[in-house]
Amino acid sequence: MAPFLTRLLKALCESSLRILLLFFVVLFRSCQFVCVRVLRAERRKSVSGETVLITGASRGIGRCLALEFAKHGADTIVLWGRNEEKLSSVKKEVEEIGTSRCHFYRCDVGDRQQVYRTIQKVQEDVGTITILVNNAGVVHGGTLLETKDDKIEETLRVNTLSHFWTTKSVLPTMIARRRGHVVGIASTLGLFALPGVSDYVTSKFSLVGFYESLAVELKQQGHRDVGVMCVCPGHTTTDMFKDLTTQSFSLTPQQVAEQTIEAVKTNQRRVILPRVMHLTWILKSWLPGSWMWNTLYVTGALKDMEKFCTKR
Ligand SMILES: NC(=O)C1=CN([C@@H]2O[C@H](COP(=O)(O)OP(=O)(O)OC[C@H]3O[C@@H](n4cnc5c(N)ncnc54)[C@H](OP(=O)(O)O)[C@@H]3O)[C@@H](O)[C@H]2O)C=CC1
Ligand SMILES: CC1=C(/C=C/C(C)=C/C=C/C(C)=C/C=O)C(C)(C)CCC1
Repeated sequence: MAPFLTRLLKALCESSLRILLLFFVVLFRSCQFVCVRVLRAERRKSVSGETVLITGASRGIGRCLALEFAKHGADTIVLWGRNEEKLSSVKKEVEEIGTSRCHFYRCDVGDRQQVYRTIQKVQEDVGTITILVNNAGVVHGGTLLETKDDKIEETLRVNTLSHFWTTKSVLPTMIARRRGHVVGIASTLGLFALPGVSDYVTSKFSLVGFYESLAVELKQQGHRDVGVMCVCPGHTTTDMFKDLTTQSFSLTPQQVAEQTIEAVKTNQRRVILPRVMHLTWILKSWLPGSWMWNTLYVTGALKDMEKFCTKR
């Protein structure tokens, strides 16, 4: 009995110590958040006069980003996508908002040569890109064994590799002109996994790594004038995850667009939306591994994903 009591007492002490530490970490992070907000508010950047290229701008988050950049006075907005009819309709919407010029180009971002060719054309027609928003993405849905090899490759080409090609194309000019911003739309599924979308999750975890690498690389080389930002939104009500019936904590594409532009203006590095999703860091790194699973189970997220996959 005595060894059992000693073990129990030890476990309780360890847990209390962890909870106390957690409390201080949360307190410290909150103070840091407030200070950074106040300091950054003084150094707000404007997007007026910028030339913005948005991939995947024919609908969803990309479309809202285009409209939002127009509202904030961007000089030129370049839309990329594959559906020209939809791109043309977004162009009209952008032009109705304000004074921004708008151009659209058909480009499959999963095709490296097409990306390089189209960027060149944009630079000839429009000029230098000063803000690049890598947003285009696809999801298929299915377990690893169910997902066809070419679908896995497509997901990685569109969701991840395209960011390498577009960024490599615009970065040299941004560095030379000491002005620019590269924004990547990743996902909260770049921070934790849900079942049934392993290729998508892999593509988004890779993006989180890509933007972190890019940021430290530019900092080390002294290119502090080029901003790098990775946005990790949770479930958003667009076509992409429309079969995912999760209602709680869902975002609208409008909210994602607004907060992305606010984050560009305040030069943030990583944006996790909604803010409650920061909890996943705690769930993953501070608490036993099963807590994340239990949260997803209790909130119904696992069941929702199962339904999402069966509808595909
Ligand atoms: N919806 C969600 O819950 C969340 C989405 N995200 C991410 O946000 C981004 C935008 O998603 P969302 O707006 O929801 O999705 P949508 O499905 O509504 O839009 C996807 C966009 O990507 C474009 N696209 C897809 N494949 C290609 C391709 N091969 N080449 C060029 N463009 C392509 C589509 O254009 P077209 O059809 O004209 O080619 C479309 O404009 C994605 O990266 C997604 O992973 C992140 C978190 C949550
Ligand atoms: C983890 C977690 C939740 C579920 C999140 C889900 C279901 C996210 C889906 C994200 C998607 C679909 C991203 C696409 O790119 C809850 C229930 C909010 C509670 C807090 C912790």
